[in-house]
Amino acid sequence: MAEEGSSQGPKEQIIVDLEPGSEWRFELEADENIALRVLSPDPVFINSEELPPATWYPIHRYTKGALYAPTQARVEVTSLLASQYTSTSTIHPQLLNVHLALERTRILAKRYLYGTGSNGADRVERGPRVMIMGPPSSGKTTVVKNLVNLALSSGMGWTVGVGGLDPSSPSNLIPGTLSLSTPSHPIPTHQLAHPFGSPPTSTPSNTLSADIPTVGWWLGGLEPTNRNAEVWKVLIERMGEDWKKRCERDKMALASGLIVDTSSAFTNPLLGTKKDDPKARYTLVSQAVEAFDIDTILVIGHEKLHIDLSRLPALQQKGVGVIRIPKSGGVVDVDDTQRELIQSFQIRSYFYGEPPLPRELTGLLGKMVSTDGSLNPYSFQIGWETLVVLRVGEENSAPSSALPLGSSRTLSPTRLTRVDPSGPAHVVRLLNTVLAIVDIKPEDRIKPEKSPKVEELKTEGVEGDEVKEEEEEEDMEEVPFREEIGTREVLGFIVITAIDTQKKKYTVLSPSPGKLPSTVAIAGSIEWVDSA
Ligand SMILES: Nc1ncnc2c1ncn2[C@@H]1O[C@H](COP(=O)(O)OP(=O)(O)OP(=O)(O)O)[C@@H](O)[C@H]1O
Repeated sequence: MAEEGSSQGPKEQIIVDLEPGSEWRFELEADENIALRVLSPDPVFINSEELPPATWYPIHRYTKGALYAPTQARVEVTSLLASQYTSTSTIHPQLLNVHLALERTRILAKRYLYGTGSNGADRVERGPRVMIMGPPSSGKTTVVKNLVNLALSSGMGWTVGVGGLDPSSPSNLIPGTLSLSTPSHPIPTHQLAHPFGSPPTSTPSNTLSADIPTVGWWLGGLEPTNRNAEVWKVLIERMGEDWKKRCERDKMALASGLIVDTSSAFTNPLLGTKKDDPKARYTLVSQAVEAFDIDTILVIGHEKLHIDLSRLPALQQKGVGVIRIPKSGGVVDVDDTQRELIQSFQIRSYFYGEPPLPRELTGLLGKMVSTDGSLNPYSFQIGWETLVVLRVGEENSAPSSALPLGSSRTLSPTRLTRVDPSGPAHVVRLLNTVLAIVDIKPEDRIKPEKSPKVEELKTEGVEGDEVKEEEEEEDMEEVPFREEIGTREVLGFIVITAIDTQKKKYTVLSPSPGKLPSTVAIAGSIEWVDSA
């Protein structure tokens, strides 16, 4: 039980006492910024990162989370919170059990890979590959973060891979992105923008969390849907390929393993099911398992999902273990407004860096944890002709209902469409749009073909003129690049903050000054207006 708010002296010291094995849970409101300081000798953890002893640890507004004390602990808090309580119900022991099992696999894999252990029949050739699944607000991201931090705190030098397959809830880039990162030190919990740490592109290079190498792929939407299922599939395959290559050249990454956070859409059995295989269930799950060679799925709470997945032939054939862990009683239901807020924060942090230390915390006496600094984003104008904006996938092509009666077309599901800003509708759609910059190599350019503009157009009993009319659709414009560029790893992000239709120029915001690494950008449905 915690003794809260006991005032001692004129400074009004607020103390939280934690019983062994209990959690202190907090939800910070819009005007609440706090700092915590451990006063007792034993360690206290936040998402399995040990709080440095006798040092202020700032936590920014809106953050929700919990401190965990394995033994009796005393923590000082700078202010009393509207929403906070202690609980002795915690899933930490279960997480620790999972961690120990993963750690064993890592150690055996390391022995095998470095030739220091037995090569018997039961040899372990690589580290664990775990995927976390659960419904919305079940604590998936929190479980991933805890398991990663437990591994990185073990002193074994692991560089665990973190797969972000949840483009809606923050991975560590911009919403709409899938990511792979390899942190090598425990990830802090100071604010809600980057639960998996800050990627190097968005923090100055001298800061603590700047060395989390991260690669991203752009879905351009917040979740997998039936409409973007094909693009999703290609992205997952590319990510899997990237991880495989990384493991081939880095034995430590192979031994450390991979922990994957997933979108709650993964729990929908029918999503991604194709017409040619209508009986397939949990297609998104099997795709990810295949791409990353997942060996264990952790299901949070959800009994039916656990049973469904345990019986799924695709997983049984691969010998994937499906384990259920309880949902923490502390997980907060995040509503749509909160989600939008988190997403907006995350985009802001990409351009402006981490928020500065709140004013009320700057005058605290004593040592303060050093946090990441801010960035100076750069705004500039670029001509419509210079910045080529593309869209990827079927959902951007003209609807089939717009085709002449009786006709059908077969388009590649990952086809590229150039956005023509001169059309008024396009200008409106582009304003405030986040764009992913992609690298273009000389071999990616293709010579424009005169005709046909549509890759393949099957018509039955339709007059040529009608077909021609359809070909003149604005969206059908030929793109002079190989389709593959639309699903490749991204170089960074910019946002269109203004459009000058007279001068035919975009005003864009970039995280750093200097020339854009490429002038080919992919648009999605992610928009951002700086409201801070
Ligand atoms: N034990 C806890 N005590 C207090 N807050 C918690 C606890 N566990 C998780 N939370 C908070 O609950 C919220 C939801 O958790 P989390 O983001 O991990 O869930 P999720 O399943 O990944 O959500 P999403 O639906 O976005 O995929 C987060 O703000 C997280 O910090």
